[in-house]
Amino acid sequence: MVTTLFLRPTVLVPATLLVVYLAYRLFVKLKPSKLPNIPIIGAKKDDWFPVLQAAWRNTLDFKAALLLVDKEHKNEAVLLPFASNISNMVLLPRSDTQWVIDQPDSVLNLHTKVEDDLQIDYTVTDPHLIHNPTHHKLITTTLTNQVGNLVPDLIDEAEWAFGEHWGSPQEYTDVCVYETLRCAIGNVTNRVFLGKPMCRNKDLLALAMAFAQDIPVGSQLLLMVPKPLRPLAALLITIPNKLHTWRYLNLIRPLIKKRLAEYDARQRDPEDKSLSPPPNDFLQWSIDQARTSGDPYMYKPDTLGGRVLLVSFASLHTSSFALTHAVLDLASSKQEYISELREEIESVLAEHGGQWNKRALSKMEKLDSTLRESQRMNSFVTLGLGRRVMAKDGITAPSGVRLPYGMDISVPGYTVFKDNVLYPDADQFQPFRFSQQRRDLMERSESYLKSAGKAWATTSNEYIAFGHGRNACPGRFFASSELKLMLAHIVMNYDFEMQETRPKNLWFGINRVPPMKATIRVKKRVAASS
Ligand code: HEM
Repeated sequence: MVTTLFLRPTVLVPATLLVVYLAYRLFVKLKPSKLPNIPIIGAKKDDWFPVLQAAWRNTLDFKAALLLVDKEHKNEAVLLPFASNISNMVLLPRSDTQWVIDQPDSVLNLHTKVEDDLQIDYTVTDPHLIHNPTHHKLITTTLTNQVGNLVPDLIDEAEWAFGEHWGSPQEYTDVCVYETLRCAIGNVTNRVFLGKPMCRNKDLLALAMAFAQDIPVGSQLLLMVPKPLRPLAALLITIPNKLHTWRYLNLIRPLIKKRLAEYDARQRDPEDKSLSPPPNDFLQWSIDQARTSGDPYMYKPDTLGGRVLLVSFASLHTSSFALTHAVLDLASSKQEYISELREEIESVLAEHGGQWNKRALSKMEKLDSTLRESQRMNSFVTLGLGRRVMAKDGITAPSGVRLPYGMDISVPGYTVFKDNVLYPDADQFQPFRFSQQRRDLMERSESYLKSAGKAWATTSNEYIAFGHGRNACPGRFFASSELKLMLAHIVMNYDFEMQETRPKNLWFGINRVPPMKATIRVKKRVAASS
């Protein structure tokens, strides 16, 4: 009976694959001699396969693994195996953080690791876009410099988006925080990426979000397949990626072709009054960049569209998570915090003639501090500064561990954010923790630069929610302005029914995400002034 059951193809095929996979992981991929001789987190004394069993335990409860490291191995490097990186992952002590960011790419490399972790060559339809990431330059230069000029568009879109997704309820009404905010983020972010009306196209937003999920899901599955079989497995596993990319490109191709034609017409005759001025958005900057490069690949509509899709991948989930966390934190904090935020927003706006602009935003330090504190409490960066060792002969970290070529390293994120010495009462959400520190610094006549070190977008060894060093998130200055404007809009236009407890975050392996089904009760604020 049991034998017959095992001979059924539906059982036999997955069972054989599992055995092959385990054998591969154990005998081919796990080369114990390669691993440094350091503690294996999650392994137990009598384990037959300590690394594999540790990976299993750590994946089931990654938070416990991180807390254990913090308690028992704070000052030493450890092996931290987990599902998608069983044999290759050294967690360095936090004292090595500065050393990590100081290393050149030829020694510790972020991109090699990310491209492998995300299996870019399979999960992104045109991997060349990643190997030649010209969009990074646009994010760090044009997008960041244009934030001030984009403020009116961001405000306008936030007003439209909340009208659409939260409406104007007169009585307290349930809203699913993540679901509604990810739609609003999709609208507001795409206003800057593709302009109006495309930013309100529901299909486009759904496809961009779906693609952003396809990459991590597809890569996790592919990483479980032995390398030689991946090209074959990818044909099946990445069908959703291809489908969503194809549909996304179909949707925006007409817009891109129109923009290219207008660009060329303007170049031919800059005086032509019949042409409208060029839009100020990411697509347009990409067209300028591509045409200036003179490289036909760069200005192919699908290259341009593919870049916007990739930037959406980097921005939509991260921003939706951050805003969801902030709203959940505020709604389960104290009414007086919300009142203080409103007072700050009203008084700064009054100083600026009632106009939202970049200077006004930068003066709203409590608003900025609320987002920084919320990310401290909830950042998805549980492990930070992931890099791959590229030094051919390996390298020794200051903590003493010898890291061979090809090894992956990280530094602690979660436990640093939760450190009571760095952040007193670290388990408490204190929205004005950082604005108070800024004020204290200014009162002690410290330089403005030092006080700005506590601004949300400023990274440090103790604050790596956006990474740190030269590879830190290039979109963080835009993200911080966008999310501040959106949070301000929420606070000024809606009342929350305060919640007793903050719904708990979820852990999926190493990933910490907001509770996506959590709801709060909101109603339209009477006499809102923004
Ligand atoms: C609150 C929102 C955001 C958070 C928390 C966030 C966080 C991060 C983190 C932790 C990294 C990895 C850095 C490292 O490993 O050292 C990263 C990379 C990146 N982020 Fe963001 N990000 C956010 C928004 C954005 C936005 C809005 C954009 C684009 C407009 C963006 C574009 C990127 C890109 C392109 C990278 C890859 C950089 C590289 O490969 O060198 N991010 N982000």
